[in-house]
Amino acid sequence: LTAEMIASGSWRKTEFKKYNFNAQGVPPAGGALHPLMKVREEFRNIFFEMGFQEMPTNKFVESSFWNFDALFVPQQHPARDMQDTFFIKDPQGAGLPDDKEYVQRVADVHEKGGFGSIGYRYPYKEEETEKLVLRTHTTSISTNILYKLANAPGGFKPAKYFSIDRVFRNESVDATHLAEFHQVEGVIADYNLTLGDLIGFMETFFAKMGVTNLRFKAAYNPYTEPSMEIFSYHSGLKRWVEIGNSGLFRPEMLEPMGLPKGVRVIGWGLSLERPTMIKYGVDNIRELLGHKVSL
Ligand SMILES: COC[C@@H]1[C@H](c2ccc(C#Cc3ccccc3)cc2)[C@@H]2CN(C(=O)Nc3ccc(OC4CC4)cc3)C[C@@H](O)[C@@H](O)CN12
Repeated sequence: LTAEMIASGSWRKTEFKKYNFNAQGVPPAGGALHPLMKVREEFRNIFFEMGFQEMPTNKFVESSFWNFDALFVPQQHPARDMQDTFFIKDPQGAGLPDDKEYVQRVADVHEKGGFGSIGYRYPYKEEETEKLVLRTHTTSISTNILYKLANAPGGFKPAKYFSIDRVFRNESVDATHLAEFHQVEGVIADYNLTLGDLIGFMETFFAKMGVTNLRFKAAYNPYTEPSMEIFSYHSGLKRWVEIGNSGLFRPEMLEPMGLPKGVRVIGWGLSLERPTMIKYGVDNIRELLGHKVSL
């Protein structure tokens, strides 16, 4: 049956065979996992075999409280302005967490410090903490998980958690930077963890991806002290490549949650795009994401 037959009316005099409703469709050419999703599965398997649980990251919109304030990121920090963060216009705010005492402890540690910290000594504003953002890191989820660990029925128990999901930064895009990327993050909460445990764990974790001979460089994050950038010598690129960032979460973040004294939390993160681009020899991140990225 063709358009011409319909237009000319010749279909009226034509004998058609009966429509076979049981006919199988044309088998689609096999689908394939996107390279990012293949590398994500590799990371997930490494975390699972190392005894980690996956965090629930199905929450792109986050309050500034969980994305910044609870992590001891001061309200005037440059990462919190429009040049770096996507703020939600409607609804603008989400209200405060139910645990008002916790919010007050966070406000106090920003304003006055405590337990040896001198804090930031600025007036903490609740309207700032209520602002909704597209999460700039999955560390907002880690923070919420640590808070729940600290307040679990039966008390704190050591735990290992990971997450791999999209995060959003209001940055100018170029060949290797997008306004969003996938962050891979791990946290370990236990008594008396040290920087040595963090370094040793990073060596074990990255060795499972064939990356050895790491170097650690002192760095700064508002929520971890000490912090370290992690480097590995890339024999193909013939240079040291930054492969991640890490640190011990600060007491100004952990104490207000109510974690028992002596509990330390180590955390680290990297992106999914960088290792995927290296593994698949992709130079321009647009090749990875195809039509989706337009300038
Ligand atoms: C705005 O940029 C953030 C992103 C992303 C990143 C950085 C830091 C964290 C973090 C964290 C953190 C720290 C402390 C506690 C909890 C989380 C997460 C992602 C990568 C982190 N980086 C990164 O992924 N680099 C990388 C990773 C793996 C790799 O190959 C694999 C080993 C085989 C090659 C490269 C380093 C740089 O690419 C950096 O320029 C870009 N970074």
